[in-house]
Amino acid sequence: MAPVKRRVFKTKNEMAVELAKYTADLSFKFCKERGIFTVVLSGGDLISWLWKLLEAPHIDSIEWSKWHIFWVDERVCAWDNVDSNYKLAYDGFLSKVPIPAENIYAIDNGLGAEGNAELAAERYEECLKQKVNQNIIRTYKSSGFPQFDLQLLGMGPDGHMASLFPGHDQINEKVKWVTSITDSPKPPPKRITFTLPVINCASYNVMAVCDKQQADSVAAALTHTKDLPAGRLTADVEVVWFLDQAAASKLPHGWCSIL
Ligand SMILES: O=C1O[C@H](COP(=O)(O)O)[C@@H](O)[C@H](O)[C@H]1O
Repeated sequence: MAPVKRRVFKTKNEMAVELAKYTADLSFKFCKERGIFTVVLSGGDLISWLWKLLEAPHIDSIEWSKWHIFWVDERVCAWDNVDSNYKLAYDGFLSKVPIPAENIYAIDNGLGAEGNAELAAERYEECLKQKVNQNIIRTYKSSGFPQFDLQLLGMGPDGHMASLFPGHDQINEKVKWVTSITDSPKPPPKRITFTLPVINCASYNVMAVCDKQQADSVAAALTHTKDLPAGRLTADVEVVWFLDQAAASKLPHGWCSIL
């Protein structure tokens, strides 16, 4: 089982600085080893914490042309909809770095606009399979699940990660790579999401969480006092929780020292 590490920072800015370093180091490692770096983004606050990658030294040293971008979950809507995780990432990050457009794998825009969640999930799974066949995505040992190099995840105050929500059946999916939900408790209701086996096959998983309103769920997920989707996060190599002081404030004493 991969170690679950916790890093706690005084402020979000300090967290963003270290998150950028962590990402840049892994980019260097995978670009050197395989000439490709597969990165999975989430929506929510995460994108706003990637700003440090847009500055020196990272903006100039990262081999952006080798990055391939996927989404751990997406809202079923068109790309230009305010709810779209693609739009969020594009406006806040992707439009500011020279990743080739053909290396960015968003949900099918037409199916998103139509609101066809089931088909959008199937199509996204087909897209992942195609990238496996093209040797862009690796597969995990003998299981055949896709293995991404780095996933950058977030958690909602209810303990959801990606679009896997507490008490919803999607968390139990064992076969599909991508599934759909049409009654998400957090709007919008229609979404697609990687399944737990796919999320947990990633080499490196980062869970970045800030603010006091997340503190109870951070503590419950990490101490396993409640069965929350985020509490089931693991990885092949390591999981690192990047937390600000407020989000870590309900963890048991001695669990985290502030960096
Ligand atoms: O709806 C979503 O929520 C989670 C958590 O978002 P946050 O705003 O609490 O950081 C996010 O990771 C996911 O991608 C998104 O679709």
